[in-house]
Amino acid sequence: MNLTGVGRRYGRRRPWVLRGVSLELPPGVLVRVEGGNGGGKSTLLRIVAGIDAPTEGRVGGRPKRTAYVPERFPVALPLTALSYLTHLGRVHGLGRAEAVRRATHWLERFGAAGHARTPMAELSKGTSQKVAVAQALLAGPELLVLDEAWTGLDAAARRELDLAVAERTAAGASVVFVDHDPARLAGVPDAHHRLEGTSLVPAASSGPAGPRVRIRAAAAPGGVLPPGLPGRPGPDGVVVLTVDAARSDEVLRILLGARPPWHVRTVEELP
Ligand SMILES: Nc1ncnc2c1ncn2[C@@H]1O[C@H](COP(=O)(O)OP(=O)(O)OP(=O)(O)O)[C@@H](O)[C@H]1O
Repeated sequence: MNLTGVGRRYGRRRPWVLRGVSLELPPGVLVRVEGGNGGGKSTLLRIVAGIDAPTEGRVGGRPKRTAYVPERFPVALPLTALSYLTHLGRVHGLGRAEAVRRATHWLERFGAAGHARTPMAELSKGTSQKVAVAQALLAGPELLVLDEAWTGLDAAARRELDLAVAERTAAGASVVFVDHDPARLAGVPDAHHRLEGTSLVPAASSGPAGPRVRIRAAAAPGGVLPPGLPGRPGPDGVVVLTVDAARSDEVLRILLGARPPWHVRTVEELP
């Protein structure tokens, strides 16, 4: 999807928050957006997610399955965590049994299965954030927009969200995120942008390039390379992937978790 010449102001006499913002979000790409406090990051993410419309400019090609984790998640809902997630799954077009299965799966992955039957209004801030993230991942979105989604999660859930992001991009989804921690997913994003004034400009990626890892893997018969991985198998079915070391565990899990799984032949840290 793409934004072209997007501007947003909250009222005709109010100042522009965004102006002339253009952004490309190709499939399988992870994009980080940075900016100062009140710089318009949430405004931009709401427009990308389709929760808000631009005052001027165009948004094109937004995929049908779009999911958004807002900075502040509404918790005062008269539903349990599981019934809320199941309801959302139904809204996304899933059958009831499948919606329950996926809701349970994501609650388990984020370590919140024990709260499946807790009313949303009684959830702790951290557990409510796990539900916020679960609702976004539930339907396998083709566009995932994360506004400070890691905030409030415990360390295990933060790792699980890192992995879920890698899985989504590997499945061909576009993922856009804002996070106050400059180390979040360090080395993983394909693009960094920074809001300066009302403009979106390319940002230098955080810090110098880190170590790289070369992974050689061979396809099982009938195996295809999961989408989003940076390589193409040769005629012998072997693929060589050079990735940031910070991303190598995720790439290995994606290769080993593919159906059929890939055979990892060598993993080598590059000088
Ligand atoms: N619904 C709204 N109505 C009026 N003004 C708004 C609205 N949402 C945001 N703003 C204003 O737009 C500007 C940008 O806000 P926004 O929340 O997008 O920035 P941000 O970079 O996400 O901020 P933070 O770092 O504090 O999360 C701010 O001046 C804010 O007050």
